[in-house]
Amino acid sequence: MASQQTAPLKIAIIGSGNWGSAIARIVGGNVAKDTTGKFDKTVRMWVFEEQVNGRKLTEIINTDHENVKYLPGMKLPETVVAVPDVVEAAKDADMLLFVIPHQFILRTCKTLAGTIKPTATALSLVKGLNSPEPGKIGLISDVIKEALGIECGVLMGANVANEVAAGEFCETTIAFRNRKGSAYRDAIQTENFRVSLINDVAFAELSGALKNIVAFGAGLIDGMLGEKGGNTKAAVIRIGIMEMIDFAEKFFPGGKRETFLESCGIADVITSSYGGRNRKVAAAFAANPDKTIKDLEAEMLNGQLLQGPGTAEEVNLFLKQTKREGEFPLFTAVHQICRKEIPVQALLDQLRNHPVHQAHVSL
Ligand SMILES: NC(=O)c1ccc[n+]([C@@H]2O[C@H](COP(=O)([O-])OP(=O)(O)OC[C@H]3O[C@@H](n4cnc5c(N)ncnc54)[C@H](O)[C@@H]3O)[C@@H](O)[C@H]2O)c1
Ligand SMILES: O=P(O)(O)OC[C@H](O)CO
Repeated sequence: MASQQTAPLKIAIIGSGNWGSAIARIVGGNVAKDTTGKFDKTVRMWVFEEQVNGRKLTEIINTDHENVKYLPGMKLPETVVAVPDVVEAAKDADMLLFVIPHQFILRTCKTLAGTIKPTATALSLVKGLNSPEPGKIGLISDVIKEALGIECGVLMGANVANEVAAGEFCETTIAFRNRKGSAYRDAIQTENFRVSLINDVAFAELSGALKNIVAFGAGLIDGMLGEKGGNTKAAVIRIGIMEMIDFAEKFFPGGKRETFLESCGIADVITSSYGGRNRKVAAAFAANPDKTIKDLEAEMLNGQLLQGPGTAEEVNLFLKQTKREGEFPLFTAVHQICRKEIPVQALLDQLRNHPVHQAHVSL
């Protein structure tokens, strides 16, 4: 019997910032090269419309094939079509890749609710958490799943967008609860962007979200100590990973500790703590205590948005409400420093007195 012909899968990318554009470059290139007929040859990308040099950003992308604001200097394949209306961008898609800053996810999902294909699935590339009310904390993939009534996996990894877009070798992690993840791997993997497929969605996503707090802490050390701070920064990274694991195991039980050994775990903490935007702005914040993070973000990132301070605040709200702040001194200190409630140097006190140093048996 002849095998059943299935229609090519349509892909939509919901977001077009630095990472959204880098991933569009990869996915657009893969569908252009696909000779199996698995994927439709057009990838629709939702662009939050704005004027750049007197022109609409969608028009620039569709004419010049470059997102000149968020990924300048990198061409996008002609398979990628910018669409200013999110409902229009998503309506026919079988595979939806969400890649917007986490603060916009709820309202975007509300707009999309009831408008997408019921058989569609989603992949969240969003690094952040959902904080619906004080005392509650949840996964962005669950927000998408519940708002749209579809399955949602995650892609998290050591993936600084500019390096990925430049084609430098890296790894990433896709976590999906069922085999649907393999279609996403086929759409995303290239010889220099290697995908590992796992099924631990919660811990993969928590890694991606919480590492932004740790990377911000690492940047504070850079700003305070500069080149003398290598060992101190390593301590922030190690203690930060311990808090990430502790947070995941206490509040999202059921995941696997080894997920933190995937690209989404330790590797992402490392690359973000050396080459990420959270690190960069945190270093400037520590060196310029008169400025606010919002000022520095605007001055240094040209419209790109930090996820670390917001995630630190959401996590802190949850920990405070549940009276667990003291169990996460690094997360708590980063939040208090962002809010200017304590000086940057107080981070060092938290490291000195951290419970991980008391946990060892005395000899
Ligand atoms: N940039 C990276 O290196 C990188 C890598 C991996 C994961 N991520 C994650 O991907 C997600 C998206 O980050 P990014 O780097 O693509 O974005 P970005 O910070 O580069 O850009 C900000 C984006 O937000 C859009 N925007 C502004 N106001 C908006 C609104 N009201 N509604 C919807 N969109 C609005 C802008 O148009 C722009 O596309 C984040 O969770 C981030 O942590 C980023
Ligand atoms: O630039 P950051 O700090 O938002 O981090 C970027 C990516 O998450 C790195 O994997």
